[in-house]
Amino acid sequence: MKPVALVIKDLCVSYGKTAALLDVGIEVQDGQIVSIIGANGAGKTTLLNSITGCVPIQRGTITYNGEAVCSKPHKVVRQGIVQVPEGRRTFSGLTVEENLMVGAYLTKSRGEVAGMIEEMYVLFPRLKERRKQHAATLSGGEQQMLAIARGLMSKPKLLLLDEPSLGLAPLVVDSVFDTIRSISRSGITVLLIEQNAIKAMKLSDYCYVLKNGRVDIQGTGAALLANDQVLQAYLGKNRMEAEGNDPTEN
Ligand SMILES: Nc1ncnc2c1ncn2[C@@H]1O[C@H](COP(=O)(O)OP(=O)(O)OP(=O)(O)O)[C@@H](O)[C@H]1O
Repeated sequence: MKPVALVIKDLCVSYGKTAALLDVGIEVQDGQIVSIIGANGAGKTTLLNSITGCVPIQRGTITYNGEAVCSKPHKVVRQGIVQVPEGRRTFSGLTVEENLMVGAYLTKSRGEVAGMIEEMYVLFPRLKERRKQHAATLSGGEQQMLAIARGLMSKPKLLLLDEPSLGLAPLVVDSVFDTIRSISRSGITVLLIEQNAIKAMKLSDYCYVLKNGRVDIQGTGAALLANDQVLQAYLGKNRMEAEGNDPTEN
């Protein structure tokens, strides 16, 4: 078993009187893809934001490779943790290449930055084709790719992805998931928030289902996919439908 890299214990986060996370415990092993799934308002984004210091935590601990995670977002990046927020955020007035350069702000050497950009173009060939275009002129899927690529330019060891497939067409969603698989194979650990629970279960080594701010159920992606009760309770689907063999579609 690989070492546990990220350990979250007894995490509680509130917004005023609204409790968003209650005694949440999460572990992510080095090299894994771990997904956080759950209904709207379950606390998924709050969880990612609390790891990167974007929301203050009331109680609990977050450690990465045995060290407390800094509560300041810019310091968290230096610990090797990078968050790609929801919403395909890019600098719309900058070109694709300029967006990538901004992501490389931790790297001083021009030659190294150029080499990293070339690596991104191998992973995201469509970005190479559009490298001189302003981000505003990209499609939704291309903007999502650019947001992820910009995050990778900070050389993360742990990449936090918040709903990378949100609002994308099904074929584009598949290519985003393929990209996440490639990122994982390159040795980067991935913590993913995803509304598309079935795809997340198929992709992930391990999944946590949040419900009303608590971890309600957890298990390997394969175990959750094989559990009809889980599929019915959380997705309103049986196993056949979840596997894409929905008899009602014929
Ligand atoms: N800035 C905020 N101020 C007040 N309440 C908030 C704030 N952000 C989130 N909440 C509340 O905290 C709870 C958890 O929200 P969060 O955004 O983490 O859920 P989520 O699972 O990511 O939802 P979604 O899938 O809809 O993005 C919800 O009840 C939400 O209304």
